Amino acid sequence: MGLLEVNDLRRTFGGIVALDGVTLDVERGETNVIIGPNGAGKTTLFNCITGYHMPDSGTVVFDGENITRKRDYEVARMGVRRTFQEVDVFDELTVAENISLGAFQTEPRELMDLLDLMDIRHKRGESLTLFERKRVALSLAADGQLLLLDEVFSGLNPAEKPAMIEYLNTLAREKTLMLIEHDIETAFDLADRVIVLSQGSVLGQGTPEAIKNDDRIQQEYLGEMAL
Ligand SMILES: Nc1ncnc2c1ncn2[C@@H]1O[C@H](COP(=O)(O)OP(=O)(O)OP(=O)(O)O)[C@@H](O)[C@H]1O
Repeated sequence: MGLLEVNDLRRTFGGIVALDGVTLDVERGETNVIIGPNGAGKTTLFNCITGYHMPDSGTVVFDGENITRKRDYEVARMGVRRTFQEVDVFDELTVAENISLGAFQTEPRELMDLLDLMDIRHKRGESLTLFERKRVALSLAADGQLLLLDEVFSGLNPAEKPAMIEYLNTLAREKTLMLIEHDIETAFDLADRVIVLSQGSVLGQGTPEAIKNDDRIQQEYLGEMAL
């Protein structure tokens, strides 16, 4: 059984169908990267897995337990953590305080070590660079087992991107990752499996090779990106 199993998930907003029967699975230890055009439903999928939105129908099973109707804080406590595009760090608290407040399964020091935060542990949230804020958010996510990471590279400069890839590789050795990534090359580099979402549906889930060689996905989505 996969660590995460999403079955026939549907979520509407008024007349808009954001998720239209999404079924996918994530194996323990894998990195899955979600790609898809704007409005495909990527963030809504994260929201429905993590209890920020309730789906209209369908199920989400994490580690054998049905979490579909659980609230965000319950899902987080069970070990499903996420980061947001808009990085969430308390400005008035130091790095160490932010981490002590948010971590309840792992020693804060261990989380800070993972993301090289010990040297800046006394810096307050308000004076952190974006890259540092992202590392604080990632270290808090690393307190869980399944990490849902939304556009971790956005806003980083070219020198910071390889460092972020290193951090993700470190996390991937111990955790199960799901990433939303707009840059297709980066997505294919990082992924054990790629999930292609389009108009609320899964066009395919498979290894980067399998996705690149899928004629339907080529035609409907990847074609114009000239892979
Ligand atoms: N809270 C909301 N209220 C109304 N419509 C919403 C809401 N959240 C998402 N939607 C709609 O659901 C659809 C899917 O949106 P979603 O943000 O999940 O897509 P996405 O793939 O994450 O897009 P992007 O790549 O632009 O972030 C879109 O049509 C969006 O306008």
